[in-house]
Amino acid sequence: MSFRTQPAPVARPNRCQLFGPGSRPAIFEKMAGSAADVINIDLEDSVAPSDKDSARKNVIQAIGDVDWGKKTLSVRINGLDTPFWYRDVVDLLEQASDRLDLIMIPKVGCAADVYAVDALVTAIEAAKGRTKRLGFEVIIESAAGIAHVEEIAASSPRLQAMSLGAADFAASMGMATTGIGGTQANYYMLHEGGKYWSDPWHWAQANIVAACRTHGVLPVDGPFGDFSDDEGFRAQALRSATLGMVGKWAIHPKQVTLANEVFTPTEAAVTEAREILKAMEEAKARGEGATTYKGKLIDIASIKQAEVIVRQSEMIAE
Ligand SMILES: CC(=O)SCCNC(=O)CCNC(=O)[C@H](O)C(C)(C)COP(=O)(O)OP(=O)(O)OC[C@H]1O[C@@H](n2cnc3c(N)ncnc32)[C@H](O)[C@@H]1OP(=O)(O)O
Ligand SMILES: O=CC(=O)O
Ligand SMILES: [Mg+2]
Repeated sequence: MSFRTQPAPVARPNRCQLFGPGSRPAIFEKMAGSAADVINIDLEDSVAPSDKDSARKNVIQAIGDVDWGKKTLSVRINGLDTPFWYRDVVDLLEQASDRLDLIMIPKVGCAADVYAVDALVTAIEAAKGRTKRLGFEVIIESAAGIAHVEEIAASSPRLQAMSLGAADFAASMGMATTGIGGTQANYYMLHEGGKYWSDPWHWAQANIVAACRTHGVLPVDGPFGDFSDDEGFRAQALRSATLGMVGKWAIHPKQVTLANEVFTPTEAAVTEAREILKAMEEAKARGEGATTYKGKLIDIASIKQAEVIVRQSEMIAE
């Protein structure tokens, strides 16, 4: 480990973030009643420009009126390249109840984007005497965002989570697809006449995970557009979990169960992790740093791997 130790991210479950348009207040209670850990009410791309003002009002009212239980409650504001974002921030901070936990900043391209929002939020919190400090989450969904991902991850102590937004990311990168996440038909390798599909999102995800883990931010996989394709969602989510992401967005309620399943460690995985920890305790008592478990090498690094799984399961059980 470097002399600079890796900071821990905020300790809260983030297996599924359920999105819904702020212009559709009829679904707010349904979102609150879902099994998602995080609720994201959207003021950005799922809300038409003509509905921005009314959606903002709906959201401000719902933050105080709806019983959101123990969920993390987040509102996605509009991007900094629009005329809407400052009003989103000002009205949310001046008018919404302090039940609001986070705002999500979309299309972040550099650390200064987060700095600008932080400055505005900090001023309003002080002016209004808001004692609950608002947290941030950001979406990496542009070429600039992925190019500056590490400085963005380090940009503010308010930052709790960072998502990959596959739709805008693909558009910004000029990718030849209209799909939102998942397998892309033309992204394959040929070997002896057979096609082997590769994962075009992998490198961006891995960069996000590395930046997040360096700076104590939760890495999250964004939307999977085809909500009729459960197996496709599951496959994408399993890849994300394997890479170190902690959760995934749901853009339809049927995706919540799928995300929760993938990002909740199975009983078998938790049992195995505990057994590895026990085997390493026994090895330590014998003065050994390495031993075998089920015929495979385990050593001090295995303790850290096993602890990740045990910690995840304990956090979810709380
Ligand atoms: C690329 C990005 O930026 S993604 C993030 C932004 N996008 C979004 O927020 C979009 C979120 N999703 C939605 O708006 C909707 O789910 C849609 C438009 C995709 C589909 O909506 P519908 O056509 O109403 O879906 P459907 O008919 O299958 O809904 C089934 C039930 O779930 C409810 N429902 C639909 N979407 C949601 C949601 N996001 N949250 C909670 N409940 C929902 C419906 O009200 C309906 O309830 P009912 O059975 O009581 O009548
Ligand atoms: O905002 C999300 C995206 O995929 O774009
Ligand atoms: Mg987007």
